[in-house]
Amino acid sequence: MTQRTLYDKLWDEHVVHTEEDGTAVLYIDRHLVHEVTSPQAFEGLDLAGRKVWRLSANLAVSDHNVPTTDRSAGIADPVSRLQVDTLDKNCDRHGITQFKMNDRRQGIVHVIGPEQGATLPGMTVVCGDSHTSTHGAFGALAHGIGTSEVEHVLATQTLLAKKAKNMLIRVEGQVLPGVGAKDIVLAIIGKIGTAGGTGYTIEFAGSAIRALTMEGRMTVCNMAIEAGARAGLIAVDDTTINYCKGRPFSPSGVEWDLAVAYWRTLHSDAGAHFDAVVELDAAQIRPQVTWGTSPEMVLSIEDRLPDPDRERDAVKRSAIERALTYMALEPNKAIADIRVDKVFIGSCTNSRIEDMREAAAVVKRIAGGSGRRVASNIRQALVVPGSGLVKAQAEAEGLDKIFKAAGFEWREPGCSMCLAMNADRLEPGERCASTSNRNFEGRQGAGGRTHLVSPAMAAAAAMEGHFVDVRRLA
Ligand SMILES: CC(C)[C@H](C(=O)O)[C@@H](O)C(=O)O
Ligand code: SF4
Repeated sequence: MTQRTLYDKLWDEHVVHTEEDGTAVLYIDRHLVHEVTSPQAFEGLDLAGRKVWRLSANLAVSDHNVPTTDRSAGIADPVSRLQVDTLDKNCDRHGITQFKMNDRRQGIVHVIGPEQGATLPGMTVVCGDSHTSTHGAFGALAHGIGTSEVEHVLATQTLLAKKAKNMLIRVEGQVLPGVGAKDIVLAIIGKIGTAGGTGYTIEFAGSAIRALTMEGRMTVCNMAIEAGARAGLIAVDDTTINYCKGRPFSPSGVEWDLAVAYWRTLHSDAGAHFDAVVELDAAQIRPQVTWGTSPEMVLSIEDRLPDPDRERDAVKRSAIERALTYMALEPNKAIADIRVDKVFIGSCTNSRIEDMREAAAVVKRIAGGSGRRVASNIRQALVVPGSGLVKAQAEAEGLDKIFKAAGFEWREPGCSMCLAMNADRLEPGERCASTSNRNFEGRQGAGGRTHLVSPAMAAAAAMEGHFVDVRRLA
């Protein structure tokens, strides 16, 4: 038998039928549903008089439109309220398992799937959301789908798909203290660009990836889509298996043993063919900060902003000029001199318990029991746990107290300030250090300016009022 990549194996395992042009029918094991991309899908189902094909494959939650402040009075904004109510009604009507807004298991769809064991190795996982790539951290084939595909999956439990090419991104060595998964993935995007992974499924491998926790691996795979790939993957190992054990949707008993035996085969065979290979040296990766309006516009904390006058390529030069203008930044300015107005620690990239711990540790380190609070130029610093369970865990560890004592707001779970679809947003002209994954113009609110960073870097920026090198704190 020929050697196969992890992607090849997952693909082969789920293909039901392949047409001559390569279009395949893929069986879908898990369908995650949120309020933004499901209403028309349910409507389509109703119009066709169809039912949900396999109820137990679906898990739904509202996350984009939920308020992150007190929810007892419901949702004030009528558009957001309608979206959330519509999902509730659709799930109730069809009998789909859903964590409603006030359920303590509610949270961002990409946080709750893995947390519940609804995402497991070897699965195909889809959701009407581009950051479904997150779930590839489990050795699952996971990617976003459009609303018409959501309807197709609800109705048939299958998806029409074409196989992508295989890319291997190998990160070898050890990262420096203070450098984490977010820095790794931003450095990858800085290297290959936002179109670098287009047409590929990326497998992240190498000792630096293996050394990551599941939380860190999810951060990396979450941003595969920002590198242009619909799906990112990481091979299954003990870290994966230990994480899955004992979760509500995970198998148990004999089924667990059988599952683990299969999961252990979920890695690329030695000598398997990759269409492209990229290598990074982990030890060279420094804390990353995006400076522009695309995740590939990224530099390290030690760097200075680009100077368009020194760029010979006219297209690149105008892109730099435009980004600097939008971001209101001068060429050659030191990244460490950029002052921010707001800080957002959250999103499906960085709102898991490890992220909360990482940020709290930095706050604690800088405050050092002195009662020091966020810098005076910080208008708002939000910490938004990814799920009610993350929130409860963080509170059990006293992390909320560290944040609150330093002047951070400790919120209810949701997408929050990652995108301007709820009450949390940037005002025009405001600059934010954000642990999210997208920084295009207006992403966090019209006229808002986003710098993507790790939780440690965001926490440090809140305390100091500008970007600082967290390696000094590690
Ligand atoms: C609303 C949703 C369709 C969207 C996505 O697909 O990613 C959102 O989650 C985002 O991050 O921009
Ligand atoms: S947290 Fe942000 S990136 Fe993630 S699903 Fe929500 S809006 Fe999309």
